[in-house]
Amino acid sequence: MTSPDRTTIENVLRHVRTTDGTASVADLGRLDAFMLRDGVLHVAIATERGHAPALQPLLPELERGLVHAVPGCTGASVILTAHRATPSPAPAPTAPAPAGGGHRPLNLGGGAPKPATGPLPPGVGVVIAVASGKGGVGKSTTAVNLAVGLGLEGLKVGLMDADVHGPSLPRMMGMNAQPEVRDSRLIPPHKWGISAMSIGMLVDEGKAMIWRGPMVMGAINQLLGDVDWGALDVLVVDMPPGTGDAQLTLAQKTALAGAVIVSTPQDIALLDARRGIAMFEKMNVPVLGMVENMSYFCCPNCNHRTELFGHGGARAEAEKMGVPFLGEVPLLADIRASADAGAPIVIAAPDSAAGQAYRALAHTVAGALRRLLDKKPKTTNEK
Ligand SMILES: Nc1ncnc2c1ncn2[C@@H]1O[C@H](COP(=O)(O)OP(=O)(O)OP(=O)(O)O)[C@@H](O)[C@H]1O
Repeated sequence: MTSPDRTTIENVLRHVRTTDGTASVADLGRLDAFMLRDGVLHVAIATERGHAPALQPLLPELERGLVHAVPGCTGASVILTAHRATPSPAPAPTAPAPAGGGHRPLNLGGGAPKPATGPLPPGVGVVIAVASGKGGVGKSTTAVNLAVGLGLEGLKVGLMDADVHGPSLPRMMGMNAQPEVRDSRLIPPHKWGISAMSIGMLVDEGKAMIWRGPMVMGAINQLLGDVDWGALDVLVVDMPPGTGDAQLTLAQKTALAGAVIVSTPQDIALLDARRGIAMFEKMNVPVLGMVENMSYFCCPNCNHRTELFGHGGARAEAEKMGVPFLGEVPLLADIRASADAGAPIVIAAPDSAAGQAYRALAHTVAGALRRLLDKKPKTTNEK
């Protein structure tokens, strides 16, 4: 991998100008981060929110200019990371003083949660994270089905895909449309009863996978600051897998009211899940509980249950760590097929074993959220 020359890139930024010629990209923004991998130059440009509408139409010309000017570059992908000048402070959920040490599961039996840090996006009641210590355990699948399931429970739900390295939300939700821009803010598209936003709606799913730290954080900042979520009861954040810097920063920057940890039953995944729980505990984010995904295989022909990975590990681990166990989801080809087809299983087959497992999860979490939001259950989805 060659490192492109910063000056060359900045020169291109100076040469591409608005149609009236009054300003160049360099006048309106600043080169934030870049990397060249497999011939594709990924560039993040930091700008003020007010300049984003003028910059956005210049990106195709800028990308062509970069391909032309940067040696070894056969394609370019530029994103704008527009930051809000003054983050809007919002009241964090009220909570009692933490009692003693150990984990602080969100009080599923009632009572108030621990306060979360960081500002809440305007209009959003609470933010919860779906996280896993390790990739590939079904975190995104759980986040999508939980979010849509919470919508079916009558809550107003937003889903933010912060898994910027592998944004799978557009595929799993069957969303191809780019978000609308209104007053320099991104309006999240609506599907299956919820609003959803992913970096995968702004760039190709494959392109974001190789971003480095600053670009990842730029993208996450944009998702947090520049999306107009409107009035939501809950924003579900699909966290990037793991317990590294991106996860820590994200958890610190967002007023997280709780986290759902997804794990498979294998020892290795549980070890990582434990790390995930410890990370949230360190940041005083209450752990809502743990979900065991791919818990057992249920033969679609004879309904025979096979416990491929020694089912039950997550429940035992949750008990050991003093966090609630939120349920188990079977390993089923239909879950993958429905995700690939863009219709979450809670919608595609709500009464299947998998659909019921996710609906039960959503019901439990909705109960906890309602207590947080101090709301009575609604009889209909009011979206
Ligand atoms: N219970 C399940 N049964 C069958 N397939 C599943 C199940 N859960 C997830 N999958 C499939 O496993 C794959 C990985 O799932 P998913 O993308 O949700 O994992 P992830 O933990 O978010 O991964 P990453 O962190 O790498 O983004 C997907 O193809 C998904 O459809």
